[in-house]
Order: sequence, then C-alpha cells, then structure tokens
Amino acid sequence: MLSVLGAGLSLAQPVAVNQVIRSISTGRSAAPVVLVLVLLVLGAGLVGAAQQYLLERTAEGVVLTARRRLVDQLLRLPVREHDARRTGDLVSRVGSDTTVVRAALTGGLVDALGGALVFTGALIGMALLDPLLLGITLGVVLVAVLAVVIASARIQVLTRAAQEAVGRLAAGVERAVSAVRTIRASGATDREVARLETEAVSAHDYGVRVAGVGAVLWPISGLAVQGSFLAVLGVGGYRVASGALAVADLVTFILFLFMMVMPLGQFFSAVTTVRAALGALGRIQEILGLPREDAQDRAPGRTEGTPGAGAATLGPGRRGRPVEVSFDQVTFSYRPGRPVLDRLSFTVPAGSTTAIVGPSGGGKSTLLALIERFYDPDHGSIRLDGADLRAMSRTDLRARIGYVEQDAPVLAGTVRENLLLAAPEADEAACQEVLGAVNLLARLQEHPEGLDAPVGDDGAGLSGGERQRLAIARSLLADTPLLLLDEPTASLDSRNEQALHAAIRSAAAGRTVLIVAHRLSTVVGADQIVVLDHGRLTATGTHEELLGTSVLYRELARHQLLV
Ligand SMILES: Nc1ncnc2c1ncn2[C@@H]1O[C@H](COP(=O)(O)OP(=O)(O)OP(=O)(O)O)[C@@H](O)[C@H]1O
Repeated sequence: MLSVLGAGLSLAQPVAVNQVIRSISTGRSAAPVVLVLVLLVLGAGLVGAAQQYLLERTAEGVVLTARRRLVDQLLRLPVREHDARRTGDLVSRVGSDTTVVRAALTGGLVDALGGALVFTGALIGMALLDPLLLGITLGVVLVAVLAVVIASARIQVLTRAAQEAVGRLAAGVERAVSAVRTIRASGATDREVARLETEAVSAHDYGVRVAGVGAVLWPISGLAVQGSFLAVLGVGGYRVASGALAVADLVTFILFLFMMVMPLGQFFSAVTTVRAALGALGRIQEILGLPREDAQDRAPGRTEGTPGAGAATLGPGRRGRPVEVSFDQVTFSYRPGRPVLDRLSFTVPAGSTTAIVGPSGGGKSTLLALIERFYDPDHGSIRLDGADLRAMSRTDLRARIGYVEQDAPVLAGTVRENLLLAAPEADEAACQEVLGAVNLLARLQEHPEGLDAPVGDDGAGLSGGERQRLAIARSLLADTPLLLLDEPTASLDSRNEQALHAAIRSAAAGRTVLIVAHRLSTVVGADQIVVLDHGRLTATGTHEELLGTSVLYRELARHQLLV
C-alpha cells in the first residue's frame, strides 16, 4: 500500500510542475500549485521512509523464519546426514546464506513493486504527452533490459559458487579451531592457515567475478539513461521548435523520464541481488528439503510410534524395571558391501551387565549406535523386551536409554546445564546425589560457583576422566532402565580409573547395562562378555569361561584389556 501511495505521490509531481509552468506562462498565481508540489515531495519522502522501515522489518522477519527453520532442521537431520556433511558449512547456511537472502528482500524484491508502479505510471504519462518521444526512449531502454537479464543468470551461478566457498571456509575454520592444540603441537599452523586462505581466496575470486558481471551491468544501464535523455532532448527540442510540443509538456516528459529511470536503476540492481539471493536460497532449500530423522516416526498410519503405545511408555525419571535387549541376525554397513556388523545375535538379559570387547574397529561403538537408532540395521532386528526398535518412535526409545559416548562430549555452558540435558526438571538434591555417585561432588564443590561453574567448548576445564564421569552422572539423572556406555580408550590414571568404575558400578545397579569395555576391571565385573571381531560375534561367556574357550579373548585380556 505504501508502494502504491508513494508511486502516486511521485507521479503527481511532474503533473504539478506542468501546472506551475502553465500558471506562470499564463500570468496566474502559481503559489497554490507550488504548495501542492511541496506537499507531494514531503509526502513522498515520508512514505519512502515508512516503506523502508517496513521493508527492513519484514526482511528481518523472513530471515528469522529461515533461521528458525534451518536450526530446527539441522538438529533433526539423520545422523548419517551429519556424518556426510561438514559442520562449518551447515553453520554458514544459517549465518551467511540467510544474510544474502535478506539483501534481496530489502534491496530487490519489494522495492520492485513500487518501482514497477512508478515505471508504468511514468510510461502512461509519457504516452499521453508524446508517443513518438516515448517510442524512442523505449527502444534504448529495451536493449539495456535484455542485456541485464541475460547477464544476471551468470550472477546466480557465481553467487552460489561463492557461498559454497564461504561454506567450505567456515567448515575449514571449524576443523582447525576445534583441533587447535593438535595443530599447534604438530607445527602445522602455517599450513592450516594457508589451507584456509585458499578457501578465502576462492570465495574472494567468485565475489570478484560477480563484481565483474555487475560492472558490465552498470554502464549498460548508465548508457540507456544517457541515451534516452539525449534522444529525448534532441528530438523533443526539435519538436518544441517546430511547435509540435509545448515547453511545459517537454519539461513534464523529462520529469517522467527521470521517474522511469530511477526504478530502472532499481530494477537492474534488484535483478543482481535477487539472482544472488536465489543462489543462497538454493543452499538453504537444499537443507530444508532433506528428510528428517523423525520423518518415519511421524508418517501417518504408523501408530506404534505414538507416545504411550506398545512397550515405549516410560519417560526419563521413571525408570521402571530393567529391559532385555536382543540382537537377531543383525547386519549393518555404513557403505554398501562393507558390513561393519555381520549377522550378529546375542541377548542382554534384563538387569545384567554385558561387556563388549574386541579389536579396535570391530564395530563395538556401532552396535551402541544401532540401539540408539542413529542408524537402522540393513538386515535382522534389535529388540527391546521383544519389541522391534523400528516399531517405536525414536523419542520414546531414547527416553528409555542413557548413552555415554566414548569421548563423552560435555557441552559449553555450566556443569548444571550439562547434567540437566536429559532431565531438565531435576532438582538440586538429585543433581548432588548423582554427582556424589560418580565421585565428582567434592571436586565441583571446590569451585566457588559449584554446579554453576562454567565449562568451555568440548568440556574444557575438566579432565578426560571427569568428563566421562559427568556424562555418566547425566545419564544417571535421566534414570533410564537401559544404559549404554562406551568406555574411554585413553588410559586413565589409577585413581581416575577407580572413580570411573565406582561410577559404572553405581550406574549398573537395577539397570540393564551394555558397555564397550577396554579395561580388564570392567570386564571381570560383567555378567556376560561378548567378543566381537570384524563385526562377527566370536564368543560369549564370563571372564573365566572365555579365558578357557576363546583364543582371541585370551589375547585381548593379555594385551589390550590391561592398558
Ligand atoms: N560414521 C561412520 N561412517 C563410516 N564408517 C564408520 C563410521 N563410524 C565407524 N565407521 C567404521 O566402522 C567400523 C567400526 O567402527 P566402530 O567405531 O564401531 O569400532 P569400535 O569397535 O568401536 O572401535 P574402537 O574400539 O577403536 O572404538 C570402523 O571400520 C570404522 O572405520
């Protein structure tokens, strides 16, 4: 509406000027029309300001929506998708690409409406004044428009490439910053900087190429403007001299020409920014178009996944009785034709602790990932109390599982935030209890801020063993009937190891526990041990049984488990 109003106020100005000239030439008082003219100019200015504000506000709103949807989508993509993509690139789509889209909304799209109105109005005014002059003007302008439209397609391609390079740069920065200690210690800082510079230069080069195409567009529009002015002045002057056109009409025509030229300039720049935005929008849409992990859970007709259905009725904090986990002929591969788990069958009885041991890369962590349904088996099935995992919604399933990863990620924030991740409602007493159970309470109480002590990215400020124990405390707080533990491979000092084992023992009480074990002390305490070699189950039994029956286990016990 403001665009229409603004266009009207602008288009009325040449008409008012025409009246002023005619009043003066006929000796009448021009004051009232001059007043109207001043009001028109002021009004157009005010409307323009309001329009600009609304435009920016709307653009911010659109960016907000895009960012919300992107963030929501990114945190719900299947784990496989995250495996295949680079974190920094995903992050740059939320930051950088949305900003490029914003530019089109303020500088391009919506301006185009007001511009088109003024353009059309001016065109009509010019047609009424002198169709011949208009024909000459349009001839010049059309050539320029065609050139711009053709060149702008190239801008879209180049901007997309530039944004891809920005994505690679962000991914590279993320990679380097997250491993900054290793890079420093390896003396690789210069090489990493050079590597990142290559990506920055690549983004720069595409940017320069966009500028190159843009640079061709500006002279074209400039030439169109100059050409049409010269033509109108020449031919118009001749027509005034020959009496075919009044001076007032020529002046009005030229004012209309001004009005037509402005939106034309806007159009040329809008084409550039809109094309650039389409390139960035493509990158946003690519992510928004990916299927989410919960897509199947929500598919109509799958009633098993609805909360409260089947076996999946428990939430965090309502542990209930321990569950039984069984693997039945489970085969899984990350890449086709290269199975990581091969026809695996075993059962973890309810309430027992089962340790999984085996050579590195044998598929132990993968096995836990399948129970969490980060991936689904290619063949066979995994069951919880007899119910196939695929028949439960992932949300319900995960509410019943505590999961401590091998490198036990601790999120930047406070100790309390980390604890409350899976059980946001837990109170102070419950937090202190679980921290006590993993022997962390005394250590944390040394800090003046206690549970609100800050921890850095990746748990900076905590030792490896403390991170693991904090992760175990987190899963204890969630109080789930099933616990999956991936024991750290890094050697801990004996005090830390003891503390970790005390934590595991306390976690195992009244729960079913499946633990990837790297330490003999863990294995000896387990009710059952599963030996995994290259994705195949080679033996099951207790420590004593396996020492007698499994050659591989004896080897592992002698070497690997005694780290
Ligand atoms: N996300 C992934 N994408 C592709 N391959 C993977 C992925 N994760 C693991 N692998 C491969 O699957 C195999 C099993 O890995 P997994 O982490 O399950 O072994 P592991 O027995 O836990 O090893 P470790 O004892 O060293 O932790 C390895 O060959 C590994 O390279």
